[in-house]
Formats: sequence, C-alpha cells, structure tokens
Amino acid sequence: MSKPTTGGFAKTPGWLDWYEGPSKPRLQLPPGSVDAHCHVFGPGDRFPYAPERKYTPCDASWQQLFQLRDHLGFERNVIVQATCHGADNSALLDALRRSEGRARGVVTVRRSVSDAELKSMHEAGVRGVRFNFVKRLVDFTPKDELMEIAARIAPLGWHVVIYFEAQDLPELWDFFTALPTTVVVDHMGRPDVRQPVDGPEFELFVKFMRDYPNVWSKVSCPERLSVSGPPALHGERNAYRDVVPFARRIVETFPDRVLWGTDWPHPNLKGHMPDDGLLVDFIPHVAPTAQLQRKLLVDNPNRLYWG
Ligand SMILES: O=C(O)c1cc(C(=O)O)oc(=O)c1
Repeated sequence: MSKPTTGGFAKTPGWLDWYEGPSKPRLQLPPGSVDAHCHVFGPGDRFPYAPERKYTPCDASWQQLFQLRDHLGFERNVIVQATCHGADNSALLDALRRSEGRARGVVTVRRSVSDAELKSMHEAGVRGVRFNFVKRLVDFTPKDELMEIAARIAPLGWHVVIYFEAQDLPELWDFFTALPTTVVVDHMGRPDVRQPVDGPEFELFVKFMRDYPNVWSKVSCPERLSVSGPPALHGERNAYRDVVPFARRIVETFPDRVLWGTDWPHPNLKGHMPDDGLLVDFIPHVAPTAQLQRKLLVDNPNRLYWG
C-alpha cells in the first residue's frame, strides 16, 4: 500500500499510522467474507476533518482500504463513520459509491438530516446510524435526539450501531433496550478483560444479548481490549489471549448475531499498530469451527447488510 498522508492536517501527537505491508493471513477466509467494521479517513485535503473532532488521524483512503480488503481475502466491507468526521459523511459516501456494490455504510447524522438525504444515503449503500457514548471521542448528544433519529431510520430497514464502555451499560440500559431497530454493539461493549469472563460486568452484557434478541455484537478489536497482549506483530499467532474467552463466549452463545471487522486503520491505538494479516489469524481463536467462522464472516454480515 502507498504510505499514509495527512492532507495538510497535523496529526494528534503520538498518532500511530496503520501498519504497512501486512502479512498474508494463513486463515483462508470463506468466500463472501465481510470486514464488517472499518473506516476511511479523509484524505484531509479532499474531505476535511470535522472542527469538533477529538483527534486528527493520518489519512486512510478508500483505495488503501480496498487494497487491504483484497490482500486479506475479504470480498466486502462495512465502513463505519469515524468520529473525526463528525456528521459529515462525505468521505464514507464517496467510498461506498466507488466500491461497486462491495461496501455498505453506517453513518452519523443529526436530527436536522432531511428525508431526501437519508434516501440518497440508502441508495449509496448506507444501512445504519452510529450512536457513540465514548466520552473521549464525542460530545454528548441528548437521548431524545437519538431516539428521534432511530424512529426515522427504522422504516428504512436500517439499524443502530452503539459504541460504549462496559461501565456505562447500566446507565444506558433503558435507552438501548427501548431502541426500535436491530442494535449492533461495537467491540463487545468494551469489556474490562482483567475481570472474570463470568463476572458481573460481562454477565450484564451477556444478559443484554440474551434478553434482547434484536441485539448483535461485533467481536472485534482485541488489539484495543487486550491488557496483556502479546500484540499481533512479528508473526505472533497467539495474540491478545486475555480477550479470547470474552469473544469466544459471545460467538458460541450467539452464533447468529455476531460480526467481525478489522477496525482498520485502528484510530487512537497507543502501544502498537497490529499487523492486519495476523489480526485475521486471530479469528479461529474466537470462532474455532468452520461453521462458526462462516456465520461470523459470511452469513451474518451478508444477511444484515446485503439481505
Ligand atoms: O476506540 C476508538 O478510539 C475508536 C474510535 C472510533 C471513531 O473515532 O469513530 O471508532 C472505533 O471503532 C474505535
């Protein structure tokens, strides 16, 4: 892949660029596999970063994303609006339109969005909106505004993607369980993997999925959640062992409601930037059988985004 650029913006100090020259995964992805969580950033000189952003990344273009898709062996992408672009979805919509039907999108909108805009986003391949509750990434949006947006996108057949941290689930519970659509949780609701997999915090997340059959989870981002590593670098095939029991429990308990994504280009990682080929080779640790892998990578994302 070509080298990361910045389009004239100054990156957040300490920013880690995505890993150049990822390895080829040993795992042969089944035909029709979807990378169901990834982003495009800019390029900043064409699609400027939002004034209200909390970080400034390196650019990550649709060309670089689709090159990675082909290199890793995925057929399709779900591109999720990154908070550094706020509610300006232009870079994402441009990527969808250039994907030849091989990408779907999840956008961020305000209550001022018009019906015509929603329709045009749908035609471009958008199938969901993202509500973000991670305080380091976004300013607070009132819940009544979010509920209004959810009610407007529900008739389009779209779903709501939520990003939050495990300790905030109790406070957000009533809001989440009142959402009228399918609800997809980013990165398993960010469990603290130092706690037991059957401890009260993760049990609440499992209860959320068990009691509400409209709730799905991405079992993505071991590189973010891991505390003890080791990182997916230098040929390591047993990376992020502390995350495995959490992701595996979700995959085995709810095999028809899980998704997987690279999270490329991995915004805001601090310690290391993973080799995306090795990240793909993490999948069999959490989905150990061919059948579970097919549901996670092919059946579930295609049903939700291309069904
Ligand atoms: O944990 C993060 O920093 C992060 C940020 C974003 C975003 O800025 O949209 O998306 C993610 O999936 C994860």
